[in-house]
Amino acid sequence: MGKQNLTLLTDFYELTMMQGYFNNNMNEIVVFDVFYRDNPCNSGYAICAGLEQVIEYVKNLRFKDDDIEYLRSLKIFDENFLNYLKNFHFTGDIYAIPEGTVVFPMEPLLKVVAPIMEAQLIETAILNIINHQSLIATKASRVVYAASGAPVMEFGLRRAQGPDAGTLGARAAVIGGCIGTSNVLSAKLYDLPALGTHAHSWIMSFDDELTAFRKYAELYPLNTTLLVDTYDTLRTGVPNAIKVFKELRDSGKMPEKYGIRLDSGDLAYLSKMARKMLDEAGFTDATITASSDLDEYVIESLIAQDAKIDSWGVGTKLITSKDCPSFGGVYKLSAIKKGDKFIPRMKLSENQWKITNPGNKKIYRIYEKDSGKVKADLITLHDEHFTSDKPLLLFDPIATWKKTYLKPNTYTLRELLVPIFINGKCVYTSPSVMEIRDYCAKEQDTLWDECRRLTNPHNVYVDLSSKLYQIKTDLLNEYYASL
Ligand SMILES: Nc1ncnc2c1ncn2[C@@H]1O[C@H](COP(=O)(O)OP(=O)(O)OP(=O)(O)O)[C@@H](O)[C@H]1O
Ligand SMILES: O=P(O)(O)OC[C@H]1O[C@H](OP(=O)(O)OP(=O)(O)O)[C@H](O)[C@@H]1O
Ligand SMILES: O=C(O)c1cccnc1
Repeated sequence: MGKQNLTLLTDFYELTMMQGYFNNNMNEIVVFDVFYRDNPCNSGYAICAGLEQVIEYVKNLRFKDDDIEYLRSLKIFDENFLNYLKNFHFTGDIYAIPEGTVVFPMEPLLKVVAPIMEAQLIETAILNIINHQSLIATKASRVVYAASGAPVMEFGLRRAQGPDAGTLGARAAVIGGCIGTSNVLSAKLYDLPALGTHAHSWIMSFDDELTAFRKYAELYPLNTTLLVDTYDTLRTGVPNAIKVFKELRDSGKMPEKYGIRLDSGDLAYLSKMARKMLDEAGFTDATITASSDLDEYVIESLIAQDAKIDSWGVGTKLITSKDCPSFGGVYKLSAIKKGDKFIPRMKLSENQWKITNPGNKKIYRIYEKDSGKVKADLITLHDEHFTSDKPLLLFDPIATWKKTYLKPNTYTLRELLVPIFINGKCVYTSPSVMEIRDYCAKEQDTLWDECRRLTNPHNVYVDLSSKLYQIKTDLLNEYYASL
């Protein structure tokens, strides 16, 4: 979090490899791609997030004296290498897809073009940051999608895997669409709305529920949300809340925003009964907030049950992405620069999905001109140039007989990777998190509903240009011919 120096936040093997490159005088420019193979949470897409923290990390890359001392104490690093580390800083290029963009498997979310020692060191921290925030942003986008327009508040800090996951997770959750967070540090650091109601302890600290409600309403006249399930939701909680709302109405002190929160029991049944009671007492604009181990599936089910819930508080299952706790982003070497040429490199696997895409690449997003919806993504070599006034033949890179032909001017193109660092200098300014949130909502609107549904979504194609496909095929053929 913040601007701390995270230079040693790396795996030991990155440093031992770095020393190996150093001792062998290997410091050619290489290309590494960050990409993932499967969308998390059964989703049809992911939301990329964490770039701002990657930028801070790279800007602050410096081995301090005590870092060097520590590395010396491990008795594995030579003095020459330690001396080199003293002046180490990032001198390369980084390209990335802006935070909040909808992304798909196999495409580079971030590309490092840098001397191999630098590119190797930063693998672990970049993956750590991008994997975590992209996971939570994706989860949040699903929860917010399920809520169908009703606001979702992020309530997970107490059950997050530590302070960083709680704080950066809240940032990512807001990027994914939450309206704000109960996490005050995250709200301060990233300028997010700090939101909340009150706990059962507030009610239990008074002799009776009614007094607790009255005191809370006195204290917070602008937004009075009363937690009604401490003792008995329908027999005492809702009736006592209504009593307090009547007192406020009779004294002309009706809060602008007011309502109740349900935190246990059958939320469909309780919300319908509570709505009826509030409406009958004339409080038709009282809001009903629900929390209680919610996720996108429970919210979808509650809406299908016609639950009368206006606002959602979601904690544990969002901040931990409980049903899918990892994102799976990887960092793979894809090219080595020799002279002014990038020589493609490829990792082989028995599993065709695990064979990497070689070369220095870029990505075009293809939109249908009429609908503005995403048609497919096309990964190309970095020096290929496509324009939408030409016909475009897309083919599935695994099942190559599956083809789509796009007529000229029926589609539009957008390059996804933008420059972030050039020659070690940051050339990108991150938008505010709330701006990224707005952008992310628009991004999700470029997907058909079929790609957004929570289960068995339709997958968007990520294709390769003919040239890139040919390079990949040639490398495979060369390798098998050499066996
Ligand atoms: N009508 C409903 N349909 C589907 N799921 C629901 C419905 N109402 C509540 N749930 C979910 O069912 C689960 C209820 O869990 P559980 O019975 O452990 O908790 P609870 O009712 O909150 O009780 P307590 O907190 O008092 O132990 C929660 O995940 C909640 O979100
Ligand atoms: O259910 P989640 O999605 O994780 O949402 C956050 C939960 O945290 C609070 O409970 P907790 O029991 O910690 O405290 P409380 O006494 O304030 O209810 C809150 O009441 C929610 O139930
Ligand atoms: O403000 C709330 O209602 C809240 C905050 C954190 C966790 N659960 C609820």
